[in-house]
Amino acid sequence: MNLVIDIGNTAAKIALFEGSVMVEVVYASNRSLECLESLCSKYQVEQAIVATVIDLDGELLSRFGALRLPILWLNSQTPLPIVNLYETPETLGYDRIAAVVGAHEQFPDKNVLVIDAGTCITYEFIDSNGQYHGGNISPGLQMRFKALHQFTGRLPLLESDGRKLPLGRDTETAIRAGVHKGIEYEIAGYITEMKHKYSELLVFLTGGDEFSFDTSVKSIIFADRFLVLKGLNRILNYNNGRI
Ligand SMILES: Nc1ncnc2c1ncn2[C@@H]1O[C@H](COP(=O)(O)OP(=O)(O)OP(=O)(O)O)[C@@H](O)[C@H]1O
Ligand SMILES: CC(C)(CO)[C@@H](O)C(=O)NCCC(=O)O
Ligand SMILES: [K+]
Repeated sequence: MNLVIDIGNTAAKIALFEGSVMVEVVYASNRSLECLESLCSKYQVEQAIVATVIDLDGELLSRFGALRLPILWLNSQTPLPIVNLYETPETLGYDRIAAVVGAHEQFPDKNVLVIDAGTCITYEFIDSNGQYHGGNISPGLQMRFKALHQFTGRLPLLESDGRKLPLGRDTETAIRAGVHKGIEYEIAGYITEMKHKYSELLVFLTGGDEFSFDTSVKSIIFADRFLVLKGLNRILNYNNGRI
């Protein structure tokens, strides 16, 4: 079995795969990965891949060592089943390239826009020849709420859930609608622009945050919460025998 770990800025996701089938997924703290050892004793793990976008402390690193598993630490040197055209592959987030690999595995001969709504929202483009062109990074849902509060004197920190109006009628609804509509228009804008350039465009939406869209946008979106984990598993299998 493959142990697949995606350590993000908000949470870590740990999954087990048999071949290309995900058999379990657990959310954990990105600092302590508390369930690491128990998952490894529950399953017969043969190899692992770890992708992190944060620095890990020595204690966590030694816990990985104690697992006594071959571990592929995803980095810019790792062979990938796609062509990476990013000008600075050494600074590219591993979750971003993994999401692209996950989407390309499912639709290898399509142009795909991959949207990952986590701590940040990322927009990635891979073409039907398997060439990853790059993409954009913008603030995520929680980050937008926090930024409005932190950088002003009068704006409260709001929850994403709550009263929703198309146009705010008080501070609370104004902030909530501003954040939600901002993200929805942003996503719809990317889709419209990219569809203009590539008429046969598929759109993948992944990450923990879900949004509501009008039906025309909704009809072309594939939602797959675990695209990053699936992409990491694909990268691990692609490198089978090399670790
Ligand atoms: N089973 C779950 N356990 C914990 N959080 C969950 C679960 N399902 C959904 N979530 C939601 O998903 C969010 C995490 O989303 P996701 O894993 O895509 O990105 P993130 O961890 O916020 O970002 P990053 O990967 O950049 O750290 C959490 O904020 C939480 O609201
Ligand atoms: C953009 C995030 C924070 C998204 O998780 C991550 O992919 C990251 O830290 N990226 C590094 C910068 C880059 O991708 O070019
Ligand atoms: K993410």
